[in-house]
Amino acid sequence: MGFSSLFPVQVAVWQETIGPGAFERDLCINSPTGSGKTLAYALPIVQKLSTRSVKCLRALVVLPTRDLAMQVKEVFAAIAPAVGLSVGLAVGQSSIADEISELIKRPKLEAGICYDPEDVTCELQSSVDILVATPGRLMDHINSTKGFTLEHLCYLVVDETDRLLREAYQSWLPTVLQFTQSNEESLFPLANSFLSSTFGSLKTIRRCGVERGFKGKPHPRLVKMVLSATLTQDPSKLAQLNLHHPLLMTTGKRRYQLPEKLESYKLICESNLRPLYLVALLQELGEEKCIKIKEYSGLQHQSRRRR
Ligand SMILES: Nc1ncnc2c1ncn2[C@@H]1O[C@H](COP(=O)(O)OP(=O)(O)OP(=O)(O)O)[C@@H](O)[C@H]1O
Repeated sequence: MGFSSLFPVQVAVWQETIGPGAFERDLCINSPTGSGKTLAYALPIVQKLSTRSVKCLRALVVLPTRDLAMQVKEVFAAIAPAVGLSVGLAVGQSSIADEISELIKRPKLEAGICYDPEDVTCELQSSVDILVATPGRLMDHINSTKGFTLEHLCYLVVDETDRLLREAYQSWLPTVLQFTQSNEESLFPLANSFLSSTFGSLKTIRRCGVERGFKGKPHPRLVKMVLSATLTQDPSKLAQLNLHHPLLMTTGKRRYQLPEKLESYKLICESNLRPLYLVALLQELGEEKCIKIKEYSGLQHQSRRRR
């Protein structure tokens, strides 16, 4: 990527996630816009998954908009292939059929035999190790894509957490949490029906043979990283994420401090003239690689980026 050093949030998250005591707690990262949060979580995830031996969906990054998801995918795509990891995108940019063919590997069949999508005996595998998604398309895949499973997920990143928690987006969060919780039934249906008939509700079987290992511990858990430039500290909202001993990491002296190299423009205008002012501003900026526009309305805010 051509970066010569890491930004402070990237150093802080790396230290927390790599080495002794790594990922023992879920992380809540509150760091200003443009401070480099994407690479802060992408680096440790890619590092951790680099030793994986079987391809399956192990990291899921959820963002509220297609543009943001595409930018995050680019960051992963810049670093993941070097260690043999594949990154997928589920944002509704292409048709669901095209997306499915990108995300799910079709079985290799002998010449002359056709793949039957209705064949339940046919084992489907993920083509990607890391998926960057918006909630709507994620839900489409969870609900209807054959072979799409979250059962091997090790890392869940909720980027722009405030926005994602503010809007329900088809209840994506409870659904993801439900599908990533230890669900022995789906893995060992016969063993469990035998056990429940023998021992009633006693359930002590843990996952085995599934590569969701977490530091070699027998009871792997899903690690969560939640990020925002304005991370809510409202316990009732954060509770939805079901965080495990969350560690709050904040960078920047002030909550809304801008990074040194980021220039900030403020334009006050009539709301109906906003598009015109925006066009004028963009023209003035000419070749600038990226701008961010923040619209404030009461306590809510939105962040947009444009390349
Ligand atoms: N270590 C680094 N060295 C130089 N530039 C970097 C570094 N890390 C990230 N960047 C660049 O800084 C910019 C901001 O990074 P990024 O988009 O990850 O910030 P962010 O904190 O996620 O912002 P937002 O809150 O808007 O999502 C990007 O253009 C990225 O390429």
